[in-house]
Amino acid sequence: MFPLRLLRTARRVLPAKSLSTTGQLTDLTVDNEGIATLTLQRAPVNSLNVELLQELTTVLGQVEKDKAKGLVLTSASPSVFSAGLDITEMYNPNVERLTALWTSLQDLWATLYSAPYPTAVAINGHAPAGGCMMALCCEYRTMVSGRYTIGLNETAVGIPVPEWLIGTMCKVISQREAEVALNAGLMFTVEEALKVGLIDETATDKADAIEKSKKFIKRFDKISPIAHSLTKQRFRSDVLQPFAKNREADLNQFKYVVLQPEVQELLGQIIQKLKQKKAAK
Ligand SMILES: CC/C=C\C/C=C\C/C=C/C/C=C/C(=O)SCCNC(=O)CCNC(=O)[C@H](O)C(C)(C)COP(=O)(O)OP(=O)(O)OC[C@H]1O[C@@H](n2cnc3c(N)ncnc32)[C@H](O)[C@@H]1OP(=O)(O)O
Repeated sequence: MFPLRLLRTARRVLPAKSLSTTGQLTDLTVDNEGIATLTLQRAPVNSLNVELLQELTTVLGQVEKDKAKGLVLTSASPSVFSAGLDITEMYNPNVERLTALWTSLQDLWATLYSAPYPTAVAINGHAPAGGCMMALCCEYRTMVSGRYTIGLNETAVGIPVPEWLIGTMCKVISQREAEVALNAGLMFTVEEALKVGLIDETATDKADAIEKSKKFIKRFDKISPIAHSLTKQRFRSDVLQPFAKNREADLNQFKYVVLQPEVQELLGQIIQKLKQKKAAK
């Protein structure tokens, strides 16, 4: 049996105003064609803390409930799509909060990766780690050209990449390219990302990236929502199903790794480096 949420029977085209909401950390608008645009707006770099992760998952639920035609994800920052997990949440953490951080990240990944509606991302800046994760969950990736980077650099910040995230990456680029990049925490330039297929196309600016993302969503105008959502599910179920069984173990591993003294030391050094970089600007 398929989960009920995948049986998406119809798309509704509602006037823009009826679906739009502004949370504290995100903004959701819906255009006249029923395409939702969800903008991350946690200044300065959309780092993913518990509150942003939870708000994103809630808004995605709203997009599904309101039967939007599709979703475009983007950011309000001029140069960063998302800096990934908020590093300060992992440094000297309160264990309850660390648990909430990982559980909320798991929820966001599962909700976005299994979204029954078409999804596209307009990556308008840097997208390391959790930023890249959100982009990988979408069905189509457009990235603004410039001196930006994208990739899963978790090992560079001392944390192993979980299996479900490796699986998500391997659905997009070859296993060989993924293994080389993830083992060493390598980041891709926009040109490199295009070459390996990590992004589908480049854009001149954010508006162009959003337009290209919407063009992708419109490809589904004549496709049955059930046919789309079940086919998407079948492509992704080999990553989603083991994840659902192993959530608890995944959480325990994350907490174990992050609380290791050497990982704490590395996270402290990264925070220091980011501060020094800011001071040198
Ligand atoms: C089985 C499971 C076991 C273990 C699994 C564990 C984890 C696996 C995980 C996957 C999920 C995701 C993990 C992560 O996301 S880890 C986070 C990794 N992120 C980074 O390494 C990015 C670090 N930031 C940067 O490289 C740059 O900031 C960036 C290129 C994004 C932007 O550069 P820019 O020059 O525009 O800005 P900055 O001056 O550097 O920063 C401005 C401001 O923002 C603060 N900042 C930046 N990044 C973060 C962050 N990730 N968290 C918190 N804060 C961040 C920075 O300190 C500056 O702050 P301030 O000085 O106060 O203005």
